[in-house]
Amino acid sequence: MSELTPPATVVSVAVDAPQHSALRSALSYTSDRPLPAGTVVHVPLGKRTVCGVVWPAAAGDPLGSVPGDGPPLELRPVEAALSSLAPLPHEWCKLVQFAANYYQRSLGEVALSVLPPELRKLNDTQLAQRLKKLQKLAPAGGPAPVLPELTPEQTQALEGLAAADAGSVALLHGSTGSGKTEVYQRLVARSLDAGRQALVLVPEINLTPQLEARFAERFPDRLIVSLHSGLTPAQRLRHWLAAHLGQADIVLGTRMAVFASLPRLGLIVVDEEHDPSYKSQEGARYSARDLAVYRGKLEGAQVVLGSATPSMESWQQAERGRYLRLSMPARVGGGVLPQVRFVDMNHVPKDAAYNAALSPALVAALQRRLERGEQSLVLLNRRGYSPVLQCLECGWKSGCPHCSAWRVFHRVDRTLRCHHCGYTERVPRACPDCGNADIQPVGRGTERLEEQLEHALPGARVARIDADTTRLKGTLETQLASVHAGEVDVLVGTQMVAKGHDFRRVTLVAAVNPDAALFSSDFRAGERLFALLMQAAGRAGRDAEQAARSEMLVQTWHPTHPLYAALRGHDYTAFAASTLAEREMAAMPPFAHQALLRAEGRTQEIAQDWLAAAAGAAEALGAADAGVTLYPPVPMAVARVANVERAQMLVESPTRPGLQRLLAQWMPQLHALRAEHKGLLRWAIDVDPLAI
Ligand SMILES: Nc1ncnc2c1ncn2[C@@H]1O[C@H](COP(=O)(O)OP(=O)(O)OP(=O)(O)O)[C@@H](O)[C@H]1O
Ligand SMILES: [Zn+2]
Repeated sequence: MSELTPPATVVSVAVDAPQHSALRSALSYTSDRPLPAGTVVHVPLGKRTVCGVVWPAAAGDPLGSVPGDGPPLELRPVEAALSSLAPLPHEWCKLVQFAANYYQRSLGEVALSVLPPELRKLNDTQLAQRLKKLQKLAPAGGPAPVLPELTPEQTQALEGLAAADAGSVALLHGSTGSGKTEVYQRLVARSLDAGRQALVLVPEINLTPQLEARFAERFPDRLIVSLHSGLTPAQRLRHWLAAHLGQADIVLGTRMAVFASLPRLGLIVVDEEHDPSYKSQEGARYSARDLAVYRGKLEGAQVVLGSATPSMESWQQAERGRYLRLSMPARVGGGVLPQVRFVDMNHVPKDAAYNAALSPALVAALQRRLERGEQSLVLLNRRGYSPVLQCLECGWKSGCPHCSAWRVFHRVDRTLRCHHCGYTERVPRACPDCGNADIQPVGRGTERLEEQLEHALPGARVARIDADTTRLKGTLETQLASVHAGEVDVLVGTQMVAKGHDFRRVTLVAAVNPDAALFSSDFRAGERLFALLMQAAGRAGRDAEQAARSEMLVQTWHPTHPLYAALRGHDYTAFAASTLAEREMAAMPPFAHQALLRAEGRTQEIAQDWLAAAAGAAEALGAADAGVTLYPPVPMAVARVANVERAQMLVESPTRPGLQRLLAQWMPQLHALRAEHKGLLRWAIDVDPLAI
């Protein structure tokens, strides 16, 4: 019998192993039949069975170092293969490999974490059944779309894009309401006509339904699927499979979709490319925008990054001529951008009504909209009723017992909630320290603002949209629909309402208290604030008829700040020029490249000691000679979360390859170093961190 068994082949498999196992590359297994690279398999790992992907053999692969002719005895066999699934494309493997290397994570971790979780649970028979059901997926259907006549700017942008090479990157700098989506759709049409698939990325899951509707209307005969975290596991698998099998022509999704398996990818659009949500904040902390650029080159797909306020990184690439820049400064239909006015809070009487949250000028502006039957949008980037409760007698404050942060007062359910660890308690009747009954909210969040607006504008229909009001599935859609239907006069919300929505009746946008970001220790805070306010301004006057009456009102204590001067002129270019000049002077990104090493321990000392030891290891590797700077370890802005102390250390290099070389040598040492520091709970590296 045994003579008849064909000799087992050795396959390299990227396995789903936890990050702390320090396993960076693929492992070798045996298989009694050849398995093509990209096959999803189940393999033994220690005492468990885990999912894996058969990895293409590459130069320097550990496979090459297997001694002797036959496989060594200790190799274990692949347990099962999902043979009914077409193998993942070679380019997909390359993308994953790149991401794992660049973001310093294990190959298997990245490979498996970007596959639909449901896929890992199925055996081949179950999978075959799912695949059969896939045939039911069909285009939405509907009447043939009526295409609007392109504006001259749209025409020009599309001509520029048509002339660009495959794999090239274009930055579409288009004002809010300039019709970027129309440009995307024409590009998608071109890609589909060429027989290829299109991938369209959006930053926020709450923007996908709106976008899906617009694409379904434009492409009634094409199968469109979405990929984001709001799908059920079954839906996500179905959509992923449709993309993988080439059945879906268009994939719309959030950052995770950049890893979708697309056998004939021709176009990647990254809408609102500047948005921080493209950067993952857990696991492999990848930037979907940056991976999109890499993927475009890899697969010869055109990449279009669109924004009214591009990131400094992308703008800089355009300045250097690496990205093709296309501009659409005008609004469709001759609409103008709202006039920006500032309310100097230094001149608002302290005893003004409503606790000075709402200046008389703002209330008057809101009142005018009410009288004219127009809508207003009031922005405050802080949810809850008040960020802290305080005892007026003894000074007690509603701190979180587990974090170095205040607990936020939520009036709706009368709770104190920690936004860091989630610890929630009912609001105490009296001060827990001195028993005084007079405990007061200090400061304000959206809940309180909503209440204050209701007081200031009797009879107005005030609605609030933030992470608290939209927790239940479908509530955001309902809320947005009522805004679109004109059932709301004043919409209060966090940044959630500032982005992307095509509100037609809004003529006033107000920022209640945006100043804090002007003085943040994070050098990107100004860039983020400018983008947010430009986006918010872009929600007003989208209907050309009302555009002339549209305005944005900013309440500020610093009305002469240069950021606000650029905002007044809707002048992104000036803002970008001065910001880039400052960054260059200070040798900060995009003129330097950073990584952030984070450590968590029982105490700050443990966390910082480990970072110091890590710094020592980096110096021993010649960091200084390579021009790489290691800054001293510091506690994180919120140092303690859920009773864990957190510290970080910034690593900076004038060049990307210099940083990458150091990180690659450093990582194995960090895994080893962990064992010597007992109280260390976790550590992680964030390459190209966005928040510092
Ligand atoms: N060529 C056109 N003719 C007529 N209407 C158009 C044209 N192009 C776009 N529109 C309409 O103009 C409005 C604004 O377009 P769109 O939402 O694409 O702008 P945008 O550039 O994506 O703005 P934002 O950055 O604010 O999301 C939409 O209602 C869209 O249908
Ligand atoms: Zn907490």
